[in-house]
Amino acid sequence: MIRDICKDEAFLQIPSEKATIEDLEIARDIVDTLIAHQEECVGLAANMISKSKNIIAVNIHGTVQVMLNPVITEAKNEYEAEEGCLSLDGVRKTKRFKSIVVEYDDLKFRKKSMKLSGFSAQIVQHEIDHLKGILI
Ligand SMILES: CSCC[C@H](NC=O)C(=O)O
Repeated sequence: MIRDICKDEAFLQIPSEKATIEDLEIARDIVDTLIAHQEECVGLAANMISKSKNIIAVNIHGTVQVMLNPVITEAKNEYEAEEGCLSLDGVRKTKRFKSIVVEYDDLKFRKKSMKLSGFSAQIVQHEIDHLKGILI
């Protein structure tokens, strides 16, 4: 079960670092884990699988997207969401933004920017919070 792989590191803040070749192996682990648990999991942050790196993988409309060093640079239309977390029991209320722009490095270390809204934006906000040691 996915909850069994969520370690205590999910509660720790990860320092920001430049993306390196070793990040690619960690990204592979995160993607493999996400795909293996895709029935119960729509996103993972590196610290959830004990890797102290600023990396997330999110399932966006059925496609797994890896983001190295993701940063939200725009956020609009705050609302109260209800969401669950693999590291916690139950569902909780939390503030999210309906629409965001996230900047990140891709797997070829190219700077990317992606505009997201709705559930995809919610997942990215949730995973970036994990990297900051914030749980809903
Ligand atoms: C709505 S965001 C929920 C994200 C959660 N993954 C854990 O970080 C999951 O249920 O996959």
